Formats: sequence, C-alpha cells, structure tokens
Amino acid sequence: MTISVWRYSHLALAVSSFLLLLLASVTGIILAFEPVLQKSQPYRSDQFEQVTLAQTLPVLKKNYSEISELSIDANGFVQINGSDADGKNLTAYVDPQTGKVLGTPSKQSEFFQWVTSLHRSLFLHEAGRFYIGLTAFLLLLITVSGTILIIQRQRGVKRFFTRIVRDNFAQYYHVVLGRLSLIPILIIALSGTYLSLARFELIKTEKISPKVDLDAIQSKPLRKLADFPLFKSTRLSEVQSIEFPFSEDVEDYYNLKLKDRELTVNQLTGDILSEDRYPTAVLLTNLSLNLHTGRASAVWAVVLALAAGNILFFIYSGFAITWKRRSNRVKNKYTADQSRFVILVGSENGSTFRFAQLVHEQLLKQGHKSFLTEFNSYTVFPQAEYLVAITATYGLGDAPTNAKRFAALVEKYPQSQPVRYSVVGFGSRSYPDFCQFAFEVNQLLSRQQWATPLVDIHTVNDKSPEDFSLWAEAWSQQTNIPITVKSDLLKVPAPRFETLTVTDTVHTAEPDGTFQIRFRTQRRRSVASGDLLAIYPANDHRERLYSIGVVEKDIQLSVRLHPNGIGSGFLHRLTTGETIQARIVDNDHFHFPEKASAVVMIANGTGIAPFLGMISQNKQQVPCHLYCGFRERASFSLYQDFLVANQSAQKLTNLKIAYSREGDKQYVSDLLAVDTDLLTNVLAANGVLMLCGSLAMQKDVLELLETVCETRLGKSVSFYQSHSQILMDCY
Ligand SMILES: Cc1cc2nc3c(=O)[nH]c(=O)nc-3n(C[C@H](O)[C@H](O)[C@H](O)COP(=O)(O)O)c2cc1C
Repeated sequence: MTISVWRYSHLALAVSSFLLLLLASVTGIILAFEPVLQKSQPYRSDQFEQVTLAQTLPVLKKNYSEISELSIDANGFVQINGSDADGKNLTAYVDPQTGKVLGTPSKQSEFFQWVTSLHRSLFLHEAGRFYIGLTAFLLLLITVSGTILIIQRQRGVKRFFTRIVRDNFAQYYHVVLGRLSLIPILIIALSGTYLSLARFELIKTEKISPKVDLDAIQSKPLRKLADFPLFKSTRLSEVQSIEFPFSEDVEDYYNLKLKDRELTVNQLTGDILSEDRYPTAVLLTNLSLNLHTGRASAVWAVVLALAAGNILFFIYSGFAITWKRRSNRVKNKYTADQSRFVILVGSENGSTFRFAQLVHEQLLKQGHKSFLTEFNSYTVFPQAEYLVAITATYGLGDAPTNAKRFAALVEKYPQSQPVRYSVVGFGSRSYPDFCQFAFEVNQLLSRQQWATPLVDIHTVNDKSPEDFSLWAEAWSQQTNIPITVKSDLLKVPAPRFETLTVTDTVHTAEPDGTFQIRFRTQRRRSVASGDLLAIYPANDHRERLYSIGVVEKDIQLSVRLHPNGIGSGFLHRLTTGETIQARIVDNDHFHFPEKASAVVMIANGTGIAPFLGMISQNKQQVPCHLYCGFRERASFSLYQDFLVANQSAQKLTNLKIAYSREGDKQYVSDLLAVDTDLLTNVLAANGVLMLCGSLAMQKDVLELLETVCETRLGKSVSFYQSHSQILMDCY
C-alpha cells in the first residue's frame, strides 16, 4: 500500500474529528488535575496497603455503633456510612487502623463536574456521549495510521525508534512526540472507546446477584470478626466496598465487593456463603476507567495530561504540515499545450515546490510561457522546448507520491519535438540513497529519443539555496535567461566577492585555444579542487562558472577560448598582477573523496581542470586513474609535463588519453570500454568514479556504466550515484 493511502486516511480522520478532539484534549488535561488534587488530601492511611479486614472491621465496629457500608475509593480513602454513638448519620473518611475520623467527603467541585460533563457528553446527554465515543474511536484509528506512517518513514518496525532526520519544526516534532506519546494516546483511545461501548451496552456488563442458600446457613461455630479466615487473608486495598449485615439475624450477611469478585460472608461463623468472579467485561471496564481517568495513580494522571497536551500539538503541527503542502498548489497562467517551458515537480512535503515556483515566476515575469505541474501530471507538451524536472527523493530512494507514475507516463507520452531537459534532485545526505530518484529520472530522460540534456543533473542537499543557485546559474548560462535565487523566500545571503590576483597565465597556440590561468586569493577558508569560480565579466548579472583545480595553493582554471565567449574572452585578456572580483562557490559534491579505495577520474577537454588539482594534492597516494579525452595531441601538451611529474611522485597511478581527431580517433568512453574490469573492481571496492567535462561525454560514459553496473555488479548506476560513488560535474 502506498504511503499516500495512510497519509490521506490519517489526514481525513484528523480533519473529521479535530474539533471534538480539541475539546476532549483540553477538558482531559483539566480533568487530569482532579486525581492529582484528590491524592494530595490527607485521608489515606500510611498502612493502607498492609491492613487486613480482620484488623480493620473489629476496630470500626467498636467505634461506630452502626455501619451500613464501608467503601474504598481509587485514592485509597476509606469511607464509612452509618451512625455515630449518638445515633446521628455519619459519612466520614476514617483511619482503618484506629477508626479515627480523618475528614468528611465533599462533593465533586462544581467546576470539575462541569468539565466532566463536557468531556463525557458535551452537555448533550446520550447524543453527546455517542459523539465523544466516536471521537475516541477516531483517535484510535488516527493513532494506528500515524504509527504506520512512522514505520514507513523510518523504513521498518525495527528502526521505529532510530534517529529522525529533521525536516522542519512541525514535521520533526509531529513524529518525535508521536513516538513518545504513542502508548499513552493508544491507551486513552482504546479505553475511551471501550467505555463508550460499555455505556451503550454494546459490551454486556451484567450485575452479579449473589445466590445464598438461606436454608444451609449455619449459626455455629461462632467466631470473632478478627478470626474470620477470609477477613484475615483479605487486605483492605483489595476491597471496593463492604455492605454490613442489616441486623444480627444469621440470614443477614456481609456482602464484599473485591476488585475481581463478589462474596457473601456469614456474620456469625465467617463462612463464605457465595463467591462470584466478575465477568471479564466488568474487569475491563474497571481497568479502562482507571487508565482513562488516571484516578488510581497521580503519576499516570500526569502522563495522561501530557499525552492530551501532545494531541493539541499534533492538531497544530498536522495542520501546519497540511497547510504547507496545500499552499504549494500550482497556479498556471498558460496551459500545458501552450508552454515553451515545462517545470515538473516531485515533492512529498511541498518544499520543492517553493524552488520550482521561483523559477516559474521568473520565467513568467520575463514574458516566457511556463507551465508548472507535478510529475504525475506529465503528458504531451506540444510547444515545449525546455523541460526542468525538480524532484525530491523519499523512502528507500523512492519517488515522492506525486511522481510515482512518472516512468510509466514518460513511456506513454513521447514528445514529438526535441526538448532540452535538466534535472534537479532535492534530497538529504543524511539518507544513504541521496537524490536517488532524481538520478533515476535523469537516466530515464537520457534514454528518450526526444530529450537532450541542457545542463548536468544538479543535487540540492537539505534545501540549500546555494546548491540550487548553482543549478540556476548553469541553466541560465545555457538558456540566456537569468534566474536569480535571491528571493527572501529562499533566504540566500548576498554573494561574497573576493579579490583574486592573477599569478600566472599559460597561453598556447593550440587550435582549440585552450589556456590556463592561475589566481591567488587572500581567503582564509580553504578552497578545494572541484569548487567553482564565478566571475562577472561584464560587471552585471551575467555570471560564468569555471571548475577550480587547486595547484600549489593557487586557483588554477583551464579555459577554452570561445570566439565570442564573454567569460573566456575576459579571462584570456587578463595578465599577471591584475585583480578581479569573483566568488568562490563551494561544490562539496565534487571534492576528492575523503575515503576511497581508488579513484577513477574521467574528463574531456577543460574538464581536466579540477583533476589536476586533486592529483597534485593526492599526498596519501590513493590509487588514481585518469582517463582524459582531447581533440588532438597538441591539446594535451598543456598538461603533459605536470601529469608525468605527478605520475613519478606516485600521486597519479595510471594515465590514459584518447584523441578524437588523431590516430585511432577515440573518445574517452572507448578507453573505458576496454577497462571495464577496473571500473567494476573500483566500484565493488567502494572506490569512486568522477566525471568532469561535456554532457555528451557524460552521456556516453553513463551508458557504458549502466551496462557495467547492471551486468557486472547487479545494481543500477543511480545506486552508485546516490551513494556518492559516481560523482559528476559536467556542463
Ligand atoms: C521520510 C523521508 C525520507 C527521505 N528519504 C530520502 C532519501 O532516501 N534520499 C534523499 O536524498 N533524501 C531523502 N529525504 C529528504 C527529502 O528528499 C528532502 O528533505 C526534500 O528536500 C524534501 O522535499 P519536499 O518537501 O518537497 O518533499 C527524505 C525525507 C523524508 C522526510
């Protein structure tokens, strides 16, 4: 059964009962104070638990001429009804050892009476009792559905009490407190339901009427009360009430109501005349009363009050969660048929919508026809030129509920025109399958005839606006449509510019115009190879990103000079000693792995830049295999000396180069196809594969890896991607 069925049941039950639940919880909290207050009164004897009937009854008989009844309430207060020495009516709490009057029972306070009526029947008599009973039953169902949701969320019963990944305040505490108060709330709901069923006699709790054979009653041997065997073995704490014989006639007897049975006792001999155990239904009613009201224990009453308080919090947090989800409902200005831009969102709890909406709104503002919808509403988009698929991951690396049908829909509705797509995965590195569903979407789209990648898949950890702006920048660069992630909504801090000084430039006469440039920064915080340098060549919003290799503490870029490229042209014109204002963007997902048995680096063209830095910093000599592709030998010459030196220093284990326009005319994927054993072994031994370069290269390599992973390792590429064993930074 899908998570949504339980989620919707949970929600529907909560919505239908929240008003009554609110009322029952508030009144329940108030009523929980009653037993606590009562127990603080000084009417309970210290020896109450030890005293037997054989000790108490003679004392009471001696002190009070006529006792008609003795009863013991849930607080352990011993009350007698009868008359005193002067023949006056007496109702009092007494000390069971001395018979001393401890106090007079007072009526329930009017306030508590009022709250009790409201809690039990809403002042509506039987109809009210029915609604309250129904509410208790709905609470039971809410608790069960909530428990199943927690089990699904935690991925199994065994992990029920394991750490909860914090999402947002309402959701986190809804689950945390839900687990903590699960048992008390379950007990409140069960006992409340049971009491209502008993009240409406759907559970039979027949009264016992003792059958005494009056003809068989003996008047001998005469015994003193203190010698009655039953009274000697029965403690006061086991008794609910005792009706005393009306006269001294042998046919009048003691009627004892204990916790589990009712007995009649000959007043002269102490013989047991009848004994009837209560039916289970009566015992359960008693237990339910104790559990539901907390009347038997002040500690339990406090637990009940806390649990009822939690129900109030669940009402608030449940609605906050739902409100957030619903506030992300899509409003479209253009239809699916009209729109050039289609944004698909996969989201469980709604936060991904915020990011998607930011893009959608900016496109609309700039006059573009954009259509935003859920993955499950995927269809034919006849005018679409760009598809942006933004999705979270749930469960065990699964699709969110509103994206579950996506794979089937993509097969069903092929687009008839070419569409350039881009996938953004939202997830959390706290989960082992980081952004797995997004990687699967990326794979799925890459297999479609009509789909061409526009920018490499990007991932966003814990809703990081910085991560998202990385994607936005890359996407803007390709489409020439500025998307700024500065909205207050995403709480992005203003960018921090740094001054960088050019320390070296290496220009070559290579036909592809590739050059290297190095900068020094005053930055205290370290820069890592794989981070990105954002430059603003025209001093306006236009930003260009380059992969950084950190070499000898300098930031080194490898850049290809494009004929009219504003970024590459700007960098090419810089000379040693000049300074620029730029931004260093952390790109954590593409750093050299901290722990890896081996690393395979795969690059083409200037994609080699971050790897140059990583290799030069590989002081631990982690086995490193570099596969790189260039057009011709001359393009490689820029890096040759550097790589050979690092090979001698054992920072680079293996170097393989493919030239696409010379010799065998190979691509880097052809080199890898020969070395699938190595790829398999590296992945199997928890090693890491890193790709940097063009999206076309990435597509070829991923195709090859898909075969290798499926056939040799029995797992999908997306598995290794989501476990950070295949890292990519392509453009
Ligand atoms: C129960 C649960 C399971 C999750 N499972 C994963 C997961 O397997 N992989 C992952 O990367 N993120 C996982 N996440 C994190 C979400 O994908 C991430 O918080 C996302 O930003 C939520 O987006 P949404 O609010 O639009 O649903 C999970 C979150 C929750 C609450």
